Amino acid sequence: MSVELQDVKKIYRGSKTPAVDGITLKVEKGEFFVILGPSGSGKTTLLRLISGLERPNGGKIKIDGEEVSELPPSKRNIGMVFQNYALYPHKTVLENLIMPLEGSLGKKDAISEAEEISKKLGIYEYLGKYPSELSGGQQQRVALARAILKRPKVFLMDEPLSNLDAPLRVSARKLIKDIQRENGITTIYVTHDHVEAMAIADRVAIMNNGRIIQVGTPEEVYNDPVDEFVATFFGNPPMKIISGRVLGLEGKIGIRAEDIEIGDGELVGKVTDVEFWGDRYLAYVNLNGDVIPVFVSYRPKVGSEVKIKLRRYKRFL
Ligand SMILES: Nc1ncnc2c1ncn2[C@@H]1O[C@H](COP(=O)(O)OP(=O)(O)OP(=O)(O)O)[C@@H](O)[C@H]1O
Repeated sequence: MSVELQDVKKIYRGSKTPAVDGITLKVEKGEFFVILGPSGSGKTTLLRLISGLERPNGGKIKIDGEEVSELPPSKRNIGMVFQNYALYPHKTVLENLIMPLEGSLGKKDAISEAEEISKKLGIYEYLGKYPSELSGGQQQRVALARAILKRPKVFLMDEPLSNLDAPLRVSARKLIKDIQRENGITTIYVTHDHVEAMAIADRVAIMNNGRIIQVGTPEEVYNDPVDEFVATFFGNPPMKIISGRVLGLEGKIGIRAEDIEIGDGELVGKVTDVEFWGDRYLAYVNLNGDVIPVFVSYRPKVGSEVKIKLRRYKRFL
């Protein structure tokens, strides 16, 4: 199912500034769409509006072409995983998982599906426990399993992996993506983690102050950010913005760490620090007072002078 927003607005009562400020957007059927933005940019509010947990002050929300703005959450065929897990506290993990399935599948099949997904998410051993006996990350995985088992037409996920540590985060996001792809579930996924966004998105929207600043594939947003905000928010490390004067240009230029070559070139800088990144090093080079991150294949000496060539840069006026 597609999800469409037309000039959607939300101003919370007592607030002067809108949390969501006139958003127009179409998420296509089967698409994995990521919303990325800093804290307070309106990401959660946007998801709550789509789910029906909040009512917009203006605009239209359509699911599969039909306006749903007046429909309650239960009528929207949406599966949600939010930061707070909303599990039933007096039911075991297994009972929490099979509840949405029992009606359609019967108990035996519901249990076997719940067991299968629990194994994939590493929560099989907790099936007999109560939510209060689990850690935050374990509860989060139960909530995720429950949402997956419901097989919704649309998935809304708000930082569903925020409580997981790094290796589990990577495997859980792969599982989400696999299930999403296999079942063609339209997914809108909120995160403030740009690495996660780049890894899983078909398209990504960058939000700030209740507005969408740019929408595109991860490659488009990475290679061609529309402004300095997007340039410095997306990428690892973020694009470095410096005065164009170093190249004799007006305005500012943005440089990515992989677009600089050390060892040759007209510009001279001084290495101020070096980080080991596993497959390469990230050197910080002071160029006329600006410290620029540069990827290099060897560990340059801190304090040494290096020649620099800019292979590519983005101009901002
Ligand atoms: N229930 C509420 N009542 C009043 N203001 C709210 C409410 N919920 C959110 N806000 C405000 O709306 C704005 C957007 O908040 P929202 O939670 O949507 O942002 P976010 O991008 O999801 O942030 P985070 O990444 O920190 O979760 C913020 O300024 C926030 O303070």
